[in-house]
Amino acid sequence: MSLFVADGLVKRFGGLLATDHVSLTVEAGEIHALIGPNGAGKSTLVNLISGLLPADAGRVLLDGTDLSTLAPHQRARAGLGRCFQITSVFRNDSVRDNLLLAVQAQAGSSFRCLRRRDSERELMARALELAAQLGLTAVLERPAGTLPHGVQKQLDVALALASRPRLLLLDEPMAGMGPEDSLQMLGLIERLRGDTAILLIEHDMDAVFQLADRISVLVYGRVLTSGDAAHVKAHPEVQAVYLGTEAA
Ligand SMILES: Nc1ncnc2c1ncn2[C@@H]1O[C@H](COP(=O)(O)OP(=O)(O)OP(=O)(O)O)[C@@H](O)[C@H]1O
Repeated sequence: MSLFVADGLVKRFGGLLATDHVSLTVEAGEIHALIGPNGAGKSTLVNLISGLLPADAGRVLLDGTDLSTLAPHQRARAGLGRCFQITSVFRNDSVRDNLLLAVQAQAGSSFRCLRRRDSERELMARALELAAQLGLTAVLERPAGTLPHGVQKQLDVALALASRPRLLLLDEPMAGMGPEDSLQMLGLIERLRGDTAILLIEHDMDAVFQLADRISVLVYGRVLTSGDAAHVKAHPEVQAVYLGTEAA
């Protein structure tokens, strides 16, 4: 059984069929990239998966559980983590406090049985672990809003990982980044491989081809094809409708 299943998702905006019976799976530990030209329906699909938009038809399953009727925060609790194109950090708070808050929010009742000091120590340890994982240890005391854009995106990913998601939705993690920050983010995502399954939307094709175990190509709201990088690169329609224009 696949970790994640999108099954026949449909979304209409008036007369426009933005998501046209999209089905895809993400396996445990897999990085599955979603690519497609502007307006193909990538953001709409991610919004249907995370529950920000109601689907007109279709289902979303995680570990066999149907999440389709759940609100976004309930889906997050069930294991769907999400990073946004616009960073969701608290700008005036330090990186440490941002991480602590996210870890605390996630921990909820699970620490209730511990003594207060023990639970605080546990939460801090988890926050520091996330900081190390995402390369943020050196900037722990900095107010998040003063960090360069690329580092804020790293923090954004760390905040999404605080809930230990089963599937992480990464919506253009490299958007607006220069080559150096992109490379850094690429390395960070590479290091998450295996720990967390990832559904990655990204325009940077080099990054996609390097990171993705599997790639699905969306065109006019439909999955044109799905496969590994070699399969997608060799697909004549992909070359015509997407890579040809994107690479130009
Ligand atoms: N709220 C909305 N109301 C009406 N039409 C919408 C809405 N959101 C998206 N659309 C339309 O649905 C189609 C898919 O848009 P979407 O943003 O999902 O594409 P995308 O692949 O994410 O594009 P991009 O790469 O430019 O972000 C587009 O034609 C878009 O204009």
